[in-house]
Parts: sequence; C-alpha cells; structure tokens
Amino acid sequence: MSTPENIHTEFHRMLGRDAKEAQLKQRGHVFWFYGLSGSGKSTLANALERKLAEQGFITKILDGDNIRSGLNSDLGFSDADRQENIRRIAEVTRLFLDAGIVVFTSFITPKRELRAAAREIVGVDDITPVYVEASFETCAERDVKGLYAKAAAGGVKNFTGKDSSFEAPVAGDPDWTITTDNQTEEESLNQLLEKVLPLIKNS
Ligand SMILES: Nc1ncnc2c1ncn2[C@@H]1O[C@H](COP(=O)(O)OS(=O)(=O)O)[C@@H](OP(=O)(O)O)[C@H]1O
Ligand SMILES: Nc1ncnc2c1ncn2[C@@H]1O[C@H](COP(=O)(O)OP(=O)(O)O)[C@@H](O)[C@H]1O
Repeated sequence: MSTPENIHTEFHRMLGRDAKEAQLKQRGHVFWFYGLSGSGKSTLANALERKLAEQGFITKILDGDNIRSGLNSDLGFSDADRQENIRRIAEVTRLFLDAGIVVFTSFITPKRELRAAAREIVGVDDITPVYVEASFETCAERDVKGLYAKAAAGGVKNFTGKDSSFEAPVAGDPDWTITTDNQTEEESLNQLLEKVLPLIKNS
C-alpha cells in the first residue's frame, strides 16, 4: 500500500487483528464468491452465514446489488467501473478482516485480473476465491431477477456472459469451485461448510 503525501496512517496504535480474533474466538478470513449473475453466490453466502451464526461465528456479507446501491452507486458495468468497484470492495473487505470478522463477498468479479487485484489488496493468505459455477443457460433459466430476459431483449448494457465477458478460473489458480447447475443448495452448502470451518476455527 502506498501512502499519499502528507498522510500519516495510524494502524500501528490500533488494537491488532490478533487481539480481535482472540476476543471473537475465531480466525478472520475472506471467502470471495464470484460467478455469473444467478449462479448462487448470494444464496450460498447467506446460507453459510446462518449456519455459522448458529456456531457462534461473527460474519459479514458484502453483496453486489447492496454495495452498488450505496458506496458504489456512482459505478456502472464498463470494464473500468467494474475494476474500481472491486478495488473499493476489496479495501472495505480488508477493514472487516482487520476486525477479525469472517467475510463473504458476492460479486461477479468477471476477470482473472480483478480477482488477482482483490487478492493483492486483501492479502493472499487471508482470501479464498470461490468460483460459484453455473452455465449461462442455467442462470438464464433461473433468471432470478428477470435480467436475462431483459438482456436478451437488448435492455441491459454490458451484461456479463452476453456482451461483457466472464473468465472462468484456469488450472493452477488457487480458487475453489462449487458447481450449482445440478446440485441442491444444501449439497453446495455442506460442501462449502466442510472447507470453510477449518479456516476460521480458532485452534
Ligand atoms: N450489465 C450487468 N451485468 C451483470 N450484472 C448486472 C448488470 N447490470 C446490473 N447487474 C446487477 O448487478 C449485480 C452485479 O454487480 P457486481 O458488483 O457483482 O458486478 S462486478 O463484480 O463489478 O462485475 C448483479 O447481481 P448478481 O445477480 O447478484 O450477480 C445484477 O443484479
Ligand atoms: N446449488 C445451488 N446453490 C445456490 N443456489 C442454487 C442452487 N441450486 C439452485 N439455486 C438457485 O439459484 C438461484 C441463485 O440466485 P442468487 O443466489 O441470487 O445468485 P447470484 O447471487 O449469484 O446472482 C436461487 O434462486 C437459488 O435458489
């Protein structure tokens, strides 16, 4: 992180993340859910949050439509705006992480370079990118928000998977993949829980 001229950051005097994590009896971590609109990011983030709350974990979900209604309401869906969207979200995510919180993000994050930027800002050891995979056809069939029908009729500019590209992870990327096309929500949730818990339990 570069510090602008005449700015003197205060991080060193603050109670550190270790102390926060000890207080919360958990380890903070960021699970960066990404994938097409309708793939299941928000559904799984919410289901996980509720399951973990039952076990006493403190979590926070950051979700695309919510953030785009507030902090990022000045941004659209051009490549440059998506880049700025992800940059700001990653910075906010890091603040929650510093407080020892388990964060689930739910953003399309369509390009590998955007995911790399998020990892860089958050810190590679503290973030797990989770590809919520579902085909364009599956998502269009679900059409949770009516956006696929609207896009097909030409009513949505830069729609991901149609006129704005989505890059799947490639071999060697550290990302988890959860494929929701033919899996129940419960199956996906259980698969995730098994992998999430070891990363956030305070050993
Ligand atoms: N053009 C276009 N393409 C894709 N999605 C669109 C678009 N316009 C609006 N929406 C709605 O915005 C949500 C995606 O915002 P994100 O911040 O996650 O996008 S990105 O990460 O910056 O690419 C997305 O939410 P999810 O369905 O939860 O993915 C949509 O509800
Ligand atoms: N295995 C699964 N995991 C998550 N969602 C699923 C699954 N199978 C079907 N769905 C359905 O897919 C839709 C996903 O919508 P949503 O979670 O809003 O997607 P996103 O946040 O990626 O835009 C929901 O209607 C959900 O019920």
